[in-house]
Amino acid sequence: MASYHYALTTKARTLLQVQEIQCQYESDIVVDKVSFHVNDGDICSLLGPSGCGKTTILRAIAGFQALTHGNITLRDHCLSQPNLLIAPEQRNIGMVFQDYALFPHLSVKDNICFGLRKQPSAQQNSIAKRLLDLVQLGNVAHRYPHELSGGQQQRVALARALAPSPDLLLLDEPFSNLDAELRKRLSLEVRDILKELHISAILVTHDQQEAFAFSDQVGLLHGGQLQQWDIPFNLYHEPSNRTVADFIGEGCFLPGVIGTETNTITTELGTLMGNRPYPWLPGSPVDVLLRPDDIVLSDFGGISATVEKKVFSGSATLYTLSLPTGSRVEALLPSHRNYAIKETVQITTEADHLIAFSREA
Ligand SMILES: Nc1ncnc2c1ncn2[C@@H]1O[C@H](COP(=O)(O)OP(=O)(O)OP(=O)(O)O)[C@@H](O)[C@H]1O
Repeated sequence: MASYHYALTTKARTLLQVQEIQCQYESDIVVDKVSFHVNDGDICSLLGPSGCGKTTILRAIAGFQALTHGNITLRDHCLSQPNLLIAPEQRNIGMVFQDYALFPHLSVKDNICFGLRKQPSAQQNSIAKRLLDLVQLGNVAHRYPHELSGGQQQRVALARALAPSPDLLLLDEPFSNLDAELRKRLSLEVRDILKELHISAILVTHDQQEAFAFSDQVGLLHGGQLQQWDIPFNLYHEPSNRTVADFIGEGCFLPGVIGTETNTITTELGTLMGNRPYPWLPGSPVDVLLRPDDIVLSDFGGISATVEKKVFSGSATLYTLSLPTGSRVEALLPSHRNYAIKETVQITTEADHLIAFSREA
């Protein structure tokens, strides 16, 4: 069968393998049958709403959380399974936390050297120098954490975690205490540093934009289960179920029915041509996922829609539009085309990846 997904990289060597893991707090199963793998040098994210199990999985990989089923291996060495829990300090896995967790009584340089205590001081100095340069903190090496900004403290935490050359770095919402602009800048900077050092990482976040910009692959979790592990493009354009479609990005489901050709769907916006045959009989009711970038203005013809809401975001404005039957769609339009609330616009669809889900009666 043809695949509409962009393929994941398959040639790289597997670093981390998480297989069918289950975690419980007393009798509560909070992570169930979760499997994924991380290749050497890849940067991944675990994304999902609060309480879906992201941190528990990260803690299981770090060695702070036991498994009740499944196993975790790093470079083919088993780290965890129900009767085995290798201690965190023996895993060669680094961690960066949301609250930085720096040692307040140690200078920036001494924080960075903390994990290198058993190495000769010349080696410690040379690693610290390189990392201080990399995170651009060479000029504050002798300051203490309370003398640094939040962004600087998080850079120190990153350098400290990188100092022992971990096989894998785990990042637990490391940017969430920073303001939006800094958060975006630092996350991209950290990505560049990890790529330069060829260190694999897993980021936990509930921020989709952050996960997409930071990661090669993203795992979307819901209710303790992995819904989809994929590249960001596929999560957005090829969600594997409604839960993923709902969580990822804006957009609306528009009711439709499968046409006589099973790659077409008849909707209020006309008959939409999909890029695949759908697995339902002609006439079957479906919901079509339309992302805001699937809706475009139509200079000739098109369907009339009324502006209900608008959210300005600089270069583009996200409009919520109501159709004659009362159904709603969202459209991301260039912000120089400024429409007023209640104004009528003519729209049509331009969707490459037309995703539909069967509509239950
Ligand atoms: N120590 C604990 N004891 C009992 N239940 C816990 C414990 N830690 C987490 N849980 C529960 O396990 C579930 C998963 O929690 P987890 O912290 O992994 O979620 P999360 O996706 O990281 O959430 P958030 O984004 O809010 O940090 C939640 O229902 C949570 O209440």
